[in-house]
Amino acid sequence: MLKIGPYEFNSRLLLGTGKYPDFDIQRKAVEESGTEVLTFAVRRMNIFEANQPNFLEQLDLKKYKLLPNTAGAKTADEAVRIARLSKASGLCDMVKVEVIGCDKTLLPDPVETLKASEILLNEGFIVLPYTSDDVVLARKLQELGCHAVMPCASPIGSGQGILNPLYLKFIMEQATVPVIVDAGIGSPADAAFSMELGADGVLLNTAVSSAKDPVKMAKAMKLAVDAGRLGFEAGRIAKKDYAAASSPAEGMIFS
Ligand SMILES: CC(=O)[C@@H](O)[C@H](O)COP(=O)(O)O
Repeated sequence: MLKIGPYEFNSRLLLGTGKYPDFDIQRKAVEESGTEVLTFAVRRMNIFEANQPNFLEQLDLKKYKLLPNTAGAKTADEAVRIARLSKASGLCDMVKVEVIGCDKTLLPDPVETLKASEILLNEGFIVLPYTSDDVVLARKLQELGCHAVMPCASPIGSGQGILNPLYLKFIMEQATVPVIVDAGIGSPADAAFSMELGADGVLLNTAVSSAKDPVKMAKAMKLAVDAGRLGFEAGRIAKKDYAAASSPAEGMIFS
């Protein structure tokens, strides 16, 4: 069970909602993924215009918790404004704080992320900040009271997978709140690896929405996240430099 603030989820896969070929494929992919949390960029949605096409209308919204995100914000003030707008529209009191500090890498601005998170926490939001894989920043965000931290595996939409497993492991080891690996996941192997490292969840978008077959990939990601979590709970064997026979020689009848 993944617990974020007051909310509990059976699925540990969180899904983005951008860049799908069409609404029908998106709906099927979302269903196959088994996700219970869908994130969307408030700035890219016409949340106050009922006559505009909206993917949310395609879904049975009782089945999903919506996680509005502040994509497009470059300052804490912008992120706070976007978060307030989404709360005012009655969508959800959770928010993924995303404050981009670099147009080319889309890496987050740590100072503005911290600032926005503090303001939103004081206003009673359930705050999930998107961060780099910085262990000190992750600790400061959790000390502020953030309900989860979401370090990136690699730049958004790059599909490069986990570039720094060691730093992600450091973040997970000291975490007192859920750690959700967010952004840069390229394949099911990346998702499984995140979970095997000890992540509490994975948030991804491009790997599914831009796959050749998004519906199949959504299912593959679900299986990968489940398998990775199971493997983490089961405890992997230690790596050794040298071979160790799988069938021990002691006690054999024939020599
Ligand atoms: C949808 C969303 O929130 C993205 O900003 C997120 O970080 C996913 O990134 P990928 O598209 O690389 O999975």
